Amino acid sequence: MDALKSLVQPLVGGGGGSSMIDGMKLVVLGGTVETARRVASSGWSHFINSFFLTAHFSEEDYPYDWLMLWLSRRPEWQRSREFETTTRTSTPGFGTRLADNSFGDDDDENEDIPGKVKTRVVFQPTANTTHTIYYRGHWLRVRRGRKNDGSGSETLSISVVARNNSILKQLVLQAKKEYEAEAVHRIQIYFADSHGCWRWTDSRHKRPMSSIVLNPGVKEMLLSDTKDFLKSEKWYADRGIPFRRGYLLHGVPGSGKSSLIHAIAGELMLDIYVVSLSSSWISDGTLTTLMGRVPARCIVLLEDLDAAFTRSTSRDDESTGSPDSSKTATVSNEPTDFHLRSSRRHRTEHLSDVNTLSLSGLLNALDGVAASEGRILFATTNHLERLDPALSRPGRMDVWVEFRNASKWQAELLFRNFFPSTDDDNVVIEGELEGIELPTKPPSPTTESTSGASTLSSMFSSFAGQSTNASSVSLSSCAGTAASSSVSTSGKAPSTRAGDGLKNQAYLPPSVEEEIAAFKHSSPPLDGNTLSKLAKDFADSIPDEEFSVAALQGYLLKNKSRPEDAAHNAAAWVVSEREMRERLKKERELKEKQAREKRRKELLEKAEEKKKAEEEASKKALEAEKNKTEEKAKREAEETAAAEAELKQLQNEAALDTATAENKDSDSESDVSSSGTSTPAEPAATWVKIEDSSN
Ligand SMILES: Nc1ncnc2c1ncn2[C@@H]1O[C@H](COP(=O)(O)OP(=O)(O)OP(=O)(O)O)[C@@H](O)[C@H]1O
Repeated sequence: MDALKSLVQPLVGGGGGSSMIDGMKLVVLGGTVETARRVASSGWSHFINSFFLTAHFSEEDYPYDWLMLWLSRRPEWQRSREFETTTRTSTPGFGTRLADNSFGDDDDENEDIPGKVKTRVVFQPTANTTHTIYYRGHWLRVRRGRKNDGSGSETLSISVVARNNSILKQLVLQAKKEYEAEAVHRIQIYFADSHGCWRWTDSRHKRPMSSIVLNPGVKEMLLSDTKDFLKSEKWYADRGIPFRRGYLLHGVPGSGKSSLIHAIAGELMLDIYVVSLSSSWISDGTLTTLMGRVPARCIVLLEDLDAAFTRSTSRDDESTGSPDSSKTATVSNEPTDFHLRSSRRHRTEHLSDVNTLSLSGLLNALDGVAASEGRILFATTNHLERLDPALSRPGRMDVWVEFRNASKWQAELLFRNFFPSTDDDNVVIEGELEGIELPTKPPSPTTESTSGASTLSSMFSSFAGQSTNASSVSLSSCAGTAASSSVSTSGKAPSTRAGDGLKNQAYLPPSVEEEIAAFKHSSPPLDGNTLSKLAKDFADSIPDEEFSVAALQGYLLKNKSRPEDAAHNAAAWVVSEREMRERLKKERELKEKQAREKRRKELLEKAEEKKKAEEEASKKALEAEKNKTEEKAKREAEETAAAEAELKQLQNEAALDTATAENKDSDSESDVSSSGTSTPAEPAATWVKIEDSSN
């Protein structure tokens, strides 16, 4: 303490100085320290800037995802003392890949429940903290931050002391490699958002091409065409052709358009960028921005192409996207090998006014100067007839493929793919009622009659708890009936419970009911011949091109564990589906009729009201006119009366004047007569002519 005093003493002066001087000395001291701190800080920044190489990675770009995955696996990152937690899967890494620094309730006894979604919590260092990570002989300074441009999107800055940026390149490449190794079995799906940005939405398992059932050659053609395109960049460049290719998949709903795109993306290891053209926010500008922002190699999927064409204010009549029949015929003559025209009838449904995308905007976005190259464009539509021919020209949609309802051939193949065969490797049978031996005989009357008591008994035993004793063993052994043989006590959870119940109960449980026994999630594998026969029976019952593959798939799913039933009941299913369709059609027609009738009535009422209003208005107008005329006539009559009165008055005055003059004359006559001259009298007033203007 004394030592400190002796140090400060000379600075603040001895005890004899005035307090003002002491204060000033303190200010100078503080200022010096602060200046020194600032100089040191700016010197450090200068040092960093001149010796450190810094790379910035934005959340919107791929390397950010690669590096976040890489970082999540670094112990230094995981050991961060300032962190935040998240359960959101906002980037492709989270949820599927950032397992290394995530945690959950791993001891959860319900963990084995199939389909249970496990919520994982991910630790990640807070934004604006700097971490030092050692990588290949270099110390990296890593900092997570946010952009100041108002978007709030995250950035990652990595600084390193190095002569050149090769270490950063190595880092990015390694992160990419690790990321892709993880992604090899999955495809990433990005959706367009209203700000014109792509947002990662989902990561899906690849779909095997073999699971898509299409007419022979279609899948193979599309796959080889896309593959060929991807390796032809130079070919396109040499010929000055824009390096883009478009595929239009059109046809009935549920025929496999989306599934095929998914499978192709998996085969080509490309991510899918989806734009729904019916989104309310879509506009020419947003679409152009989006198209300019897709990466070089990817699949862009424009869903429901026909839905883009709405009667929005920005579009003229000619660009409604609904070509007339003559235009459609022209399109059908396009020389595309796979272009098969749809003969579907033209529907006159009205499209809704939801967005302001124009046809020219869409065309520009697809192949305008701002459109990116190298991408594969897939567009799907259920209403080919609604598309404008401009969309179909080669260069925009080079290959057209029509998807129809399932043929018999497809139905058979679908059946064969659906059920496991003993010829297949790795047949997995899921969801058996494990441990329960299913009854071979129908339940005995005794068992049935006791089923109520047995249930009660079972409830009682579970309520009263378990008490195993010798009598329970003798009970189960003495009940040598079909019912007792229906339950095996050697199985897992369900059977153990049944067995425990059995030990304490006086009554045996009923045998498993047939319906319950039949409820399985998969069927045992069928031998090749049986499967072929059943598949043929199934296909025989399915009419050609009447049902979509999705509908057949739905039927097979209902019979997932019963291939025989699936095959033999298919004809009945077809009948019931037809009946249902017919019923739905009738209901729809009835509804439409009612709606039309309602509309007709509304229109009639409106017309009636309008007519009434018009009559009322004309009546009012007539009355107003009449009033006006009457008023005018009245006014004119008043004016006439006033004029007449005035005239009368003038006449009177004139008469008066004449009389006065005569008097004077007579006076002067006497004078004149005395002189011998005479002067005639002047008229006293002018006559006013009044016309009736109403005539
Ligand atoms: N050809 C097919 N091969 C295999 N599965 C199919 C096929 N067609 C449809 N499916 C199945 O039917 C369901 C719907 O298929 P998908 O979404 O691909 O049809 P879509 O033609 O894109 O329908 P939409 O036009 O309504 O979007 C999926 O579960 C898919 O597995």
